[in-house]
Amino acid sequence: MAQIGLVLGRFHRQEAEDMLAEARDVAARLGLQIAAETWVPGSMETPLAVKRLLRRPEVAGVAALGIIERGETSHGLVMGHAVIKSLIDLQLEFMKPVGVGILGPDIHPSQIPSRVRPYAAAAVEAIATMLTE
Ligand SMILES: Nc1c(NC[C@H](O)[C@H](O)[C@H](O)CO)[nH]c(=O)[nH]c1=O
Ligand SMILES: CC(=O)[C@@H](O)COP(=O)(O)O
Repeated sequence: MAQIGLVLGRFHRQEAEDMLAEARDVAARLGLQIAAETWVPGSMETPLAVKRLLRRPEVAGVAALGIIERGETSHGLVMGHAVIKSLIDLQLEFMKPVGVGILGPDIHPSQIPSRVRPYAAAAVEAIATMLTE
């Protein structure tokens, strides 16, 4: 059974708890074992936590889960671009899949609830797909 890691942003704790529950369900359905669940303060810390997990030989892939909300400045947009680019770079560096279940950047609060579980599910499903193709 392949082992995966989850990295969760505490910046949106309640939604991230829902993402964690969905990720666990989907992983179980797809036959993936969760080797680690790592909480980080926010998306800015996600790439380092993902890299730490990818370095572990038994970890076949990692799902990054969180939300980058719409602020009053471009801070979130810059963070979103940088974080997602880092996650893609890590996939290529380690040749292991990183499922990106980060909502936003620039997401309005009204757009969040309907996306929480689908984004988490898609991140885990992407790992499973990339491990078999
Ligand atoms: N505003 C959001 C953040 N901000 C926190 C940063 O991610 C980081 O923890 C801080 O800058 C210290 O390094 N994080 C999110 O995940 N989502 C946001 O909307
Ligand atoms: C992305 C955010 O929600 C926050 O970190 C920054 O908000 P702001 O752009 O209002 O400073």
